[in-house]
Amino acid sequence: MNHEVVLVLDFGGQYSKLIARRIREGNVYSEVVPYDIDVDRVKEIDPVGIVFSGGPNSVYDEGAPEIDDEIFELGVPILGICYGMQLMCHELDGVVKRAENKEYGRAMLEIKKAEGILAGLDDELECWMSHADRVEEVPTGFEIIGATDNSPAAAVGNSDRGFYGVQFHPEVVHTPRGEEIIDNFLYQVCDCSGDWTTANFIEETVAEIKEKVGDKKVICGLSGGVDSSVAAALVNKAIGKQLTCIFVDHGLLRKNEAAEVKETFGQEFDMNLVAVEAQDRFLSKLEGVADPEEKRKVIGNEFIRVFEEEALKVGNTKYLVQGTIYSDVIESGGSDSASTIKSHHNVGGLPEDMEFKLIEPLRELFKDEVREVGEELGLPEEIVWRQPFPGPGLGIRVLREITPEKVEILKEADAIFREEVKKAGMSREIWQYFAVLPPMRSVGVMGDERTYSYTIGLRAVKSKDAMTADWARIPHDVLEKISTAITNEVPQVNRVVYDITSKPPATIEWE
Ligand SMILES: Nc1ncnc2c1ncn2[C@@H]1O[C@H](COP(=O)(O)OP(=O)(O)OP(=O)(O)O)[C@@H](O)[C@H]1O
Ligand SMILES: O=c1[nH]c(=O)c2[nH+]cn([C@@H]3O[C@H](COP(=O)(O)O)[C@@H](O)[C@H]3O)c2[nH]1
Ligand SMILES: NC(=O)CC[C@H](N)C(=O)O
Ligand SMILES: [Mg+2]
Repeated sequence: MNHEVVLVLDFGGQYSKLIARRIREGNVYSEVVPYDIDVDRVKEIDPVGIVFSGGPNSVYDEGAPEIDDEIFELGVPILGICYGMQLMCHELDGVVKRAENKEYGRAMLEIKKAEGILAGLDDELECWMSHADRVEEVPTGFEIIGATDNSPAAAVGNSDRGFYGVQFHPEVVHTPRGEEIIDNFLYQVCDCSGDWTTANFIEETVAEIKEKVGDKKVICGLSGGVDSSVAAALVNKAIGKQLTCIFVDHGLLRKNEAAEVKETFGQEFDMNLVAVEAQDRFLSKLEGVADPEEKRKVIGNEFIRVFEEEALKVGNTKYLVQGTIYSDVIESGGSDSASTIKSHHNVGGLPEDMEFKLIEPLRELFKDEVREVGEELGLPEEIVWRQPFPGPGLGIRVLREITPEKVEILKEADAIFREEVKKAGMSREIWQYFAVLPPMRSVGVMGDERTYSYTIGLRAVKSKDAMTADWARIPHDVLEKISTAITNEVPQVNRVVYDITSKPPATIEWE
């Protein structure tokens, strides 16, 4: 890559990827690397700027992450955020101490000097804090440019060297003007020209894929969802007919979905598409399996076995393209410091003996960035704005053990729910909505008779990137219509409930 790069050195912060993402939004390429990256490697990458992320440690803890002093001698501007700021000040002869008052959540920043990263900002600014330590004395050559009640040095800078630090988090949405601070770092301090756009991403990824693959053939797991469609379109742009897409009908798809995918990709797009009928093998492997993590692993495993068989038929291939995106990776415990929330079938659920080499061009991107790439590639709106559907499909929405009867009940109820949301004109504003079938029955009365039947759970959320989500406020009269339609049309259901939890504390899917 021969354009500007800003490196984010990760000290284990919750938001390290978000920092990189905000920088990319400012049209400069950014990537996250471990804080102990070799300085020679940094020199090779030749970044135009470096950001130190936040992190859980205190700089004076024994064994707290440190930084190679040479980083400060590269002549490259540095922005330290929270722990990153404390570390910079600590290593450059400043003083950091545990504060009497911790600061979590919103704070008001009083701007003392609107220069550098604070150029052009008002004299008071809402910002978001999450810290217990604070800078008590700034290093030689630094001055305080912003303060809050609990942090007299909440923003500091040394304009000669291009070193800045903020105690708050400009990368989160709760710091409303954080993007301007990051842009200031890029354009006022690092003097960037801003040469990173989605168009560039496409061009580079296409070139990389071409080089990697050469004249080999490649297969791609295509679900018809946003991510794999965008991944397939990228690879298709790079190597055309060397690509064969494999669509697996595992019997856990939504009503009519298989037919729709075959039509869109087999006919409208001129791609090699193989549709594999694998309903029986998936269902028989899942018989008697109730634990959600185990179900995910069984499904992930079976996907790969199907891909392997298809790869043999295609011949001369060792690459598998998947539409894995960043939220799949992080939830599957994909970075050293992150814990496993659930094993996404395409990441943590993969078999250990898999021989494919993976091509995952979207692995660093968030959902809304993927959609942007999709639009830029000219994919149709119905695909780009399709709601996400998890690879294990209804397999993780029939809670606990899966039976063909339960899958059918859920398919019908889910189709009714989706239909009604569409009729109410809410399908675009709700990010994802679906039905789940809990492993329980309850008593009802229908036509003067006692029933003992299933409950359907409705889930609808608003989100941007699947990392956090809020439950959607569907109007009561719409919910009423949905409930009536489901209990009237699906005889095995006598009760409908609506999920009113956000993520966190819940996740979007129930398993
Ligand atoms: N039915 C399927 N057939 C083939 N591959 C699949 C299938 N379902 C999922 N995959 C593979 O697993 C990956 C992850 O699935 P996931 O559902 O997260 O992504 P997606 O379907 O591409 O997009 P979306 O999240 O919008 O549904 C896909 O990108 C694809 O490579
Ligand atoms: O490809 C996938 N394989 C999986 O195993 C998987 N599990 C959840 N999801 C989808 O990811 C987003 C976040 O879901 P959760 O809040 O339930 O973790 C939501 O959009 C989910 O639908 C999956 N996608
Ligand atoms: N969010 C952070 O980076 C926290 C840094 C440090 N542990 C503190 O509490 O001040
Ligand atoms: Mg999907």
